[in-house]
Amino acid sequence: MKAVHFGAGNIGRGFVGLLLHEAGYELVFADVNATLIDDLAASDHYTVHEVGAGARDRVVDGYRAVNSATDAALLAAELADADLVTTAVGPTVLRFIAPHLIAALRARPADAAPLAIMACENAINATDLLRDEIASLSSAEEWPSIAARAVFANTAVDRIVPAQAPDAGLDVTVETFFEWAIERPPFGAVAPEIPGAHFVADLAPYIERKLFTVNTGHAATAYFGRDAGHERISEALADPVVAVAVEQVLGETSTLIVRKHGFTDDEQAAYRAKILERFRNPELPDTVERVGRQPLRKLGRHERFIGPAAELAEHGHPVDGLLAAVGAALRFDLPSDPESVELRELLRSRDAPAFVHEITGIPAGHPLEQGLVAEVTRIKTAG
Ligand SMILES: NC(=O)c1ccc[n+]([C@@H]2O[C@H](COP(=O)([O-])OP(=O)(O)OC[C@H]3O[C@@H](n4cnc5c(N)ncnc54)[C@H](O)[C@@H]3O)[C@@H](O)[C@H]2O)c1
Ligand SMILES: O=P(O)(O)OC[C@@H](O)[C@@H](O)[C@H](O)[C@H](O)CO
Repeated sequence: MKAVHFGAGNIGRGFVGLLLHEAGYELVFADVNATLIDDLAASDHYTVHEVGAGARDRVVDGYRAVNSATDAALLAAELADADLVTTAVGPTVLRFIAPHLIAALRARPADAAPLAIMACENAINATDLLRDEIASLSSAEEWPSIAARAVFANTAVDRIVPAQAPDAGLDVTVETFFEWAIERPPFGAVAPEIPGAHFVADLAPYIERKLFTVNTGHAATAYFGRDAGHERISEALADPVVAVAVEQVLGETSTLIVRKHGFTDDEQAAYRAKILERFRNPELPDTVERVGRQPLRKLGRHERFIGPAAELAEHGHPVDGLLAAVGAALRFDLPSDPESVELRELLRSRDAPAFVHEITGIPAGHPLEQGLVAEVTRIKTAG
């Protein structure tokens, strides 16, 4: 079995690539970072260093590497006999992967086994987003024959992989914890064999619990933490003021997760405790800058703050903690992050309601609108 994985970055090398390698896949990394691809092509292995209780090193070897920006022919050849394609490039990059995949699917013989495609991104139904990008490159007449040559399965991936030290080379430092949930129904009777992953009948509870607990809590820690002058996630959570604010946020999203997906209060409390323990891991050099980067994406309608807050507000539940986290996100000022720079410009150039409608997707009259407008107004008034 052969897998082509797009995005040889932190989660690509430290999680998806590792699990595919351990599952026995012939592994090909595709990335647009020329230095990274040259280094991978020139090496015969890298090591994934786990940190925390029960940590061990794992070696990944026997892979190949393709520069997908400059070597379309080699990429097409690697995709031609692949069984599986995965991505870990960021949700906003999926549209750049789509042209490669439609070319591969057009070239794939109609009687070949379908190509399994799974986007491993922090977004609700990221594989559906990728499928829609591929479909947008096809006509309505052509699409059924293209779609028949692929199986699109959504996934939820969870492992904290921090930014790596400049001298780490290809090695990746990761936490010991990981979870990879994949929806089974698209595969019918024959799902890929990936022992580190688990296949589930309905992904919604897994992806919403993950995004609205792990990522909401993580982002809240990053934004409150940066506000309080902390550099690392573990330091931020050691600050009682930050910890209380994060607990309030997670209390609110837990109400939604329990109410909507049928987890018990005890199950959700245990899940929360576990993720806070993961964030506190002092051996994990994770920073508020990495976790907070791309604030505009994180303030999107179906993302980690607005997604749960909108649903809670629609049912009359309190969202004060989430609104405070949005306020902290609006103060995220990181000149090296283009989205943070754009955020500052949007705050300057839009009035508060226009900003809320455009960036969060919350329309006029929605029960969350006034709370968001108040947060934006507070930031604009403070200058
Ligand atoms: N790091 C984590 O803790 C973590 C955990 C779970 C999920 N994720 C998700 O995984 C995805 C990747 O995150 P990451 O931390 O590995 O980021 P990263 O920046 O380390 O890696 C992304 C990689 O994608 C590559 N890339 C960018 N554009 C590309 C393109 N057009 N074609 C091919 N490759 C391209 C980049 O060069 C980079 O190597 C994101 O969606 C993130 O939300 C990250
Ligand atoms: O990758 P992002 O930018 O969507 O979110 C930042 C972190 O919260 C995220 O990368 C977590 O480390 C990860 O989702 C843990 O599984």
